[in-house]
Amino acid sequence: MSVTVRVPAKVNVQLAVGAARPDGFHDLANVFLAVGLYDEVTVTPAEELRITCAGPDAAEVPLDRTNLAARAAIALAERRGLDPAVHLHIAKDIPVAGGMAGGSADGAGALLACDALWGTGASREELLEICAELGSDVPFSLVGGAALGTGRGEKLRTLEVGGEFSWVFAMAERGLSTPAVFREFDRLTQGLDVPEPLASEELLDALAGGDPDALAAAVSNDLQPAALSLFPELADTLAAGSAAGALAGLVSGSGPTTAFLARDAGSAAKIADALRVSGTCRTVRVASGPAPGATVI
Ligand SMILES: C[C@](O)(CO)[C@H](O)COP(=O)(O)OP(=O)(O)OC[C@H]1O[C@@H](n2ccc(N)nc2=O)[C@H](O)[C@@H]1O
Ligand SMILES: Nc1ncnc2c1ncn2[C@@H]1O[C@H](COP(=O)(O)OP(=O)(O)OP(=O)(O)O)[C@@H](O)[C@H]1O
Repeated sequence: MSVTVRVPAKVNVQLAVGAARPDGFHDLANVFLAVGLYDEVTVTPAEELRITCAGPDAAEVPLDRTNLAARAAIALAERRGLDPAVHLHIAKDIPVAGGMAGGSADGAGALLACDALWGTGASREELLEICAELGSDVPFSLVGGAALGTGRGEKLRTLEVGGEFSWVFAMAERGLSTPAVFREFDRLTQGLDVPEPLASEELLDALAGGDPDALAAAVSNDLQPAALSLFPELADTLAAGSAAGALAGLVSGSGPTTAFLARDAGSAAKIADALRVSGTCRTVRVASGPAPGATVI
């Protein structure tokens, strides 16, 4: 017997970042939108905990207990006094270290899959609590749709979305480390007065109205200067997407994936073709959001 859970990637349509807190994390106003690029996590009883991974970026995924899927299984087993003896298989389609919450998706997926396999019957609240222990983005991977994350991004408020938004994602030649990007943000803002992060009302209205032009005018990412500082070539990808007719282009989360908002699916396909021939990125994917959160399939 085995259980498979499908989990979406995310794009941050707004990422407002406050000053570093005493614990090293940053308070955020993080507006997440789940998009239709998915990892699938399958959990099967086994002699002992082991992980396998398949997909284009599989070689970059750790297969030891640092993998967020393994950490999720261990966290739930510990709470129930169970032995986490399972085989976790990750069918990986979300780019690794791309700022699209791929590892977080696997953590949320493994947690939901183990809960179903073991019949632990954890409440939504308990699952969200374990997710928050695993990482700032993990609770959103569980819930999907669209949400405003505050605190370090783990406190979620579900948001209304009035339509489907078409996106093009350009994956870069190499990854960026999330802590390194936050450290660069600290360096770039040293000595400056960093305002308290607040969600933009225009952006929330644009999401609720399903209006791509209004959303394009309101998207923002405070980590973008830090990502560009560590990875200057991303400016060429942003320029190529903009020249191809994207309504807006921005770095996704901590990067280095760049995200382009298109007017509709037809326009997204054209922007994707232009980015593919631009020579400014490794691969290009098209996806729309909102997408549902972690789901047993
Ligand atoms: C950049 C985003 O992806 C935007 O959604 C997230 O803020 C990062 O979420 P994540 O990958 O789940 O991050 P975590 O595993 O919780 O933290 C990794 C590291 O990122 C930095 N970090 C993360 C979240 C946050 N609010 N402030 C931070 O400073 C910290 O250095 C932390 O050690
Ligand atoms: N299941 C996993 N899949 C991918 N990477 C993982 C996983 N578990 C742990 N990692 C580690 O986490 C690092 C970040 O990978 P991930 O794909 O989650 O980045 P990300 O998408 O940029 O994350 P975020 O958007 O949440 O900041 C990887 O380099 C890898 O070492």
